[in-house]
Amino acid sequence: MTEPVLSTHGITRSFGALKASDDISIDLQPGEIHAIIGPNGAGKSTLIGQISGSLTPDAGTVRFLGHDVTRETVRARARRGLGRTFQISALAMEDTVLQNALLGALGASGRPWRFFGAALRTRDLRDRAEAALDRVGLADVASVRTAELSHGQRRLLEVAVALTLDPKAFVMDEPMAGLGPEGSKQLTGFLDTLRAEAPILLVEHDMDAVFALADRISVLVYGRVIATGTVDEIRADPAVRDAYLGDTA
Ligand SMILES: Nc1ncnc2c1ncn2[C@@H]1O[C@H](COP(=O)(O)OP(=O)(O)OP(=O)(O)O)[C@@H](O)[C@H]1O
Repeated sequence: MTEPVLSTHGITRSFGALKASDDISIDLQPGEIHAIIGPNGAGKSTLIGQISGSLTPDAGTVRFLGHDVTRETVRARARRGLGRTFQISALAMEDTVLQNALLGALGASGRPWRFFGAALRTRDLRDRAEAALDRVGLADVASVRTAELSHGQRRLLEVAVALTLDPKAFVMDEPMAGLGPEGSKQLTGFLDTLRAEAPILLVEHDMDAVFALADRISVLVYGRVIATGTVDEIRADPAVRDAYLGDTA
């Protein structure tokens, strides 16, 4: 195997007596989509929090592009090229689509937020934001207020905001949530092409999307990884069927 882009080594995180992450070691290889699945409360968001920097592990390390980033802030990791999309939308609803993309580009540039007004007029930031909107198919609605977008379009805008970072890896928390079948299909198609540019750690409940996209799947149950493997291996794993997949496999 090549050097992973992103990896965790034995990360552990407790909330009181509950071990939400229990000695988790996973990695993300260049060009791959690695899906993390598991029942509600299994610890998926806790894991993502530690990888992206909003939570600090009690033990273990997180490495990104050859650096130990365990103690780095969310912004420091974002500036290294870790792109993240959220389970709950982090978009500014009253701002336009372009303004949201610009906020992402501005964050990536490391310039203070008070320069937001200036950013609207700064060519390189604007170009970066517009290019990201174009890639996800939202260029036509750039001047529309974000609150007026459909749910699916907002999900695409979140991906565009992450794209403005020129990411070296993505961490996505349930990007398919709330999308109808058409929206999921569209986003699945886009993520399929995105992996060649930056690998994706994908937390997702939509099993159709996971089975269509994942190169590897890790299954989390009670804070522990009980299995990692290809789609076929995971579907055939009796422990996984028992703990999570049931009849959907
Ligand atoms: N800040 C917190 N304080 C206390 N307990 C927490 C906190 N965050 C998470 N937990 C607990 O840790 C466990 C793992 O939660 P987490 O949100 O990571 O699971 P999840 O797999 O993402 O769930 P879901 O699929 O419902 O989003 C749960 O039992 C949850 O109640």
